[in-house]
Amino acid sequence: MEQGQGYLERLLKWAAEIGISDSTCCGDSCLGHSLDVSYFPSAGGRGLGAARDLREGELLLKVPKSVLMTKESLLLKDEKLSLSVNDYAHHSLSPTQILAVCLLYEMGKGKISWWHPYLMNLPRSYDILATFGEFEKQALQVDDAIWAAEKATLKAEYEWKEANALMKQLKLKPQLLTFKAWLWASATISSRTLHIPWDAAGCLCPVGDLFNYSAPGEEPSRCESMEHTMHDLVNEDTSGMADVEQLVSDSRRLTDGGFEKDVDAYCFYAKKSYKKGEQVLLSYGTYTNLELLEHYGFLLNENPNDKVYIPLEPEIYSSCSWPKESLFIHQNGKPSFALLSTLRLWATPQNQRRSVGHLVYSGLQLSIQNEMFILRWISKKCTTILKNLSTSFEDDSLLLSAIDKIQNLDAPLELNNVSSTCRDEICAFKANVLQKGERSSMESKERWRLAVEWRLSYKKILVDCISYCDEIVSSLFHQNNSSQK
Ligand SMILES: C[S@@+](CC[C@H](N)C(=O)[O-])C[C@H]1O[C@@H](n2cnc3c(N)ncnc32)[C@H](O)[C@@H]1O
Repeated sequence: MEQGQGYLERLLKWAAEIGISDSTCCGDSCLGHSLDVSYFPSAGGRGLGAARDLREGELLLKVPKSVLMTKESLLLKDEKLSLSVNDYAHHSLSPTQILAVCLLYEMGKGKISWWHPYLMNLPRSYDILATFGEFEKQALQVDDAIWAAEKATLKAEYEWKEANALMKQLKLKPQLLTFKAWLWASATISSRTLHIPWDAAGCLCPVGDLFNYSAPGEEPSRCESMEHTMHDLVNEDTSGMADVEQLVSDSRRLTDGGFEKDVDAYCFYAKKSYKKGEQVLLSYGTYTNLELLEHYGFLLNENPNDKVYIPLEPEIYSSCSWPKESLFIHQNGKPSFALLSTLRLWATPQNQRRSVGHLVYSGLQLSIQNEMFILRWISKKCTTILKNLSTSFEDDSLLLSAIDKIQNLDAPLELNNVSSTCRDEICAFKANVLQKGERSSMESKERWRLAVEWRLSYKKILVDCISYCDEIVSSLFHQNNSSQK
């Protein structure tokens, strides 16, 4: 921890020297005016907190283009790397593969790398799906998720093999040539790069990559909080007028971060107002929990963008023209607009579908009977999916608390309360990692935990959907009965 603190201090000192700043006025420290590095145990660990009260839309951090780590900036500083990478034989490698090779090459330089203070602060390991072993993949339970994990590992393996010739030409140290090292480099790129217009691989952004994530859609409406801030400022005194103008211009900004050509820097803005000490979050994009796991190695307890796809019969898909991706259940358990419309039409006799098409596409119910039929159908479908999984939602909740209590594998395991299937899973985990060292067994534990957490969030959506459908069916039933009396 102390060593980590030392690395962090070096990073911040170096960052100030190379022009990274969270302040528009000059100073010799990179952070402290708007942001501080802090630890947020329940939302991403190390991250950036507000060093003072921050206003929505305010500029928080500026990172000059010259210090962004990209293929271009790495090649500029190293002739050998530049010659090898520009060799036409490697042109089939993707921009991400090239950046991964460059990153490993830079790591191999150790202390003499210009980026050393930055590289020393990168995580030592990651939990993205591609790093999941067989045990952790199976713990996801749901076929689509297991398949996504298998595909991620296969893709990483394929890309590693393709990049091997270039890595050998660069004479990387043996430990940097391994698949493990490749996974580390690709996970660094996947979970930390930011979009830039001139390189599809994106850039690694010192200090800017310390922002943790919050899902878009979580912040209060921009207009609502703008109104409050404007009201506060105008009521302060007339010196607030300049701030008001600034605020109006800030409010036009739609993103919380991006490369700005006119200042030749990556700029980060507050996407909402923060109180001093609160964690300042960035929205990397709109992701489901499985996608967060795949690209970033974490997931959110309450992810407004999470969704569950339920398998539908071919004739259901063909009864409507909605794209397949739009037929899902929302994180709150409600079926999507397109799923409801599709089922309403499918449940209508074929010869009447044409006449009700306009009602269906406007999202209207067709009749109480039609609505009760499709909601019962969804509820039954969700129940069947849940029954076919080897553990229940309740089992997984208890298993998750049991996993949290595993400190080391020699201590007696907490097997009370958990179901016999989960007990078997705990024993299988122990058997699976017993061969590995203590460090990797704790890494496996974290990945296993993420897999269980993911399947739990998946099941919660189905459980909530069943309650939602059953509640509406019951109210429609009463409505129907009272209208017949
Ligand atoms: C760009 S980095 C953010 C800084 C990172 N916490 C660090 O210490 O370097 C992205 C990584 O932070 C973690 N992370 C970000 N937001 C998170 C959140 N809301 N919950 C859990 N982990 C999060 C994930 O490991 C993710 O891959």
